[in-house]
Amino acid sequence: MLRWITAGESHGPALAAVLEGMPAGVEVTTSDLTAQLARRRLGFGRSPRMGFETDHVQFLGGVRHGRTQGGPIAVQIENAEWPKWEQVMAADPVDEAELAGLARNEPLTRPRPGHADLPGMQKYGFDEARPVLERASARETASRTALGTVARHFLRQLLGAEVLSHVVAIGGADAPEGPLPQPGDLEAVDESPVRSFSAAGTEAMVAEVDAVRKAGDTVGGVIEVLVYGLPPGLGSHVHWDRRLDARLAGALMGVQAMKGVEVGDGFTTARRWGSQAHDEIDRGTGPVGVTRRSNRAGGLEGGITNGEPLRVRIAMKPISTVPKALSTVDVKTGEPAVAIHQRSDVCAVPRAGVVLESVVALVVADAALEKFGGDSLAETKRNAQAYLTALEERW
Ligand SMILES: Cc1cc2nc3c(=O)[nH]c(=O)nc-3n(C[C@H](O)[C@H](O)[C@H](O)COP(=O)(O)O)c2cc1C
Ligand SMILES: C=C(O[C@@H]1CC(C(=O)O)=C[C@@H](OP(=O)(O)O)[C@H]1O)C(=O)O
Repeated sequence: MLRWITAGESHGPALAAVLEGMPAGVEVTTSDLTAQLARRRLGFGRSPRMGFETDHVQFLGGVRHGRTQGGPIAVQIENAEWPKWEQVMAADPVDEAELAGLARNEPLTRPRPGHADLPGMQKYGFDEARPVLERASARETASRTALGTVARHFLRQLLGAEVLSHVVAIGGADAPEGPLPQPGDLEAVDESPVRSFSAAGTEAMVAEVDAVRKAGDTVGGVIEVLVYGLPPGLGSHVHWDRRLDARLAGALMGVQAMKGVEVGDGFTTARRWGSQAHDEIDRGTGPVGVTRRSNRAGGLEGGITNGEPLRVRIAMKPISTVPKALSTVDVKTGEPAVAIHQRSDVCAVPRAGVVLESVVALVVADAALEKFGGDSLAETKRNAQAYLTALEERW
């Protein structure tokens, strides 16, 4: 079983994260993590912080000489601005008079609609939003991106599987229907300022973000994550919490601002007749002797991978820190007010794609380990190979 846990505040000294259950022998380096963290910082509409944040990442345990050791993998990602925030975020009691002089320590009493500010203050008994927003912030997604990189490498080395994503809509701008990006196309996707595989889509989405920014507004969108190279048999139909679709949806909805998950054609399937909704099976030359005429199911039937590419779409809501003032109530005075505004993304859809890829990699790696077991990559690989050979012989 793979488990992952993260800790740290957006403006604290560093983020920390632990991945437990990864077999020994997976090749992964600090620069692999750095590369994925750099992808996560890109994208048209990103916040000013993404321009100077360096995401200096370090393994604190679990990896030696470029290989996992079988123990928990611990990572730390430093906050580039820590000296500026040290007083505000100090773990130990500070001199109140000194702190009062720091502009950033003004109590944040005007909660933002759509952010965790108000329900977080109500639930945890805070008079201001700082302690809530520090942890609710999607800064945390850097941790999951780092851990997901280890999972991504595991899947590649175990099965030759590749995880990628592309943006299919930002606000009202959609990429026209077209061929899906293949593993070799990821660089081309990353070169698009909005991480869209479609040139027409890129143009429309860039114009949308521009218009939104000029209007002092924010915008969300839809991201598609794809995994190529998975065998049939990951996940299970036998129990709700073993279905891979359910596990993916839960983990993806666990990313800040994600409000919907579709597997395969998702909501469109609900409007089709059955004869147009499923993927008919033919005798063929695929890895297990069958092929599909389509992949409307997104590679999952009964919560089990069926050997077709895994395909999930995720809806991200517009950023809640809207520059154009949104109405709220000042919880200190009880009077109507305008919500807090501090530097923020206008559109984080392109960079969220990298986070979602990482989350999918973690969930699928967990399902692969459940299926094949093993304490070393070599053992897991032997087990996977024996299963695939048996499948080929049977089919
Ligand atoms: C990559 C990424 C970047 C984000 N950047 C911001 C941001 O700059 N400002 C903001 O208000 N929300 C941002 N969010 C969304 C908030 O973190 C999120 O809306 C908030 O934690 C409340 O959670 P909920 O939207 O899931 O209800 C971002 C989300 C992601 C995934
Ligand atoms: C820091 C990141 O994203 C942040 C997510 C975020 C939010 O409210 O979710 C608010 C902003 O934080 P800050 O006020 O520090 O600029 C974003 O920059 C990051 O992705 O690394």
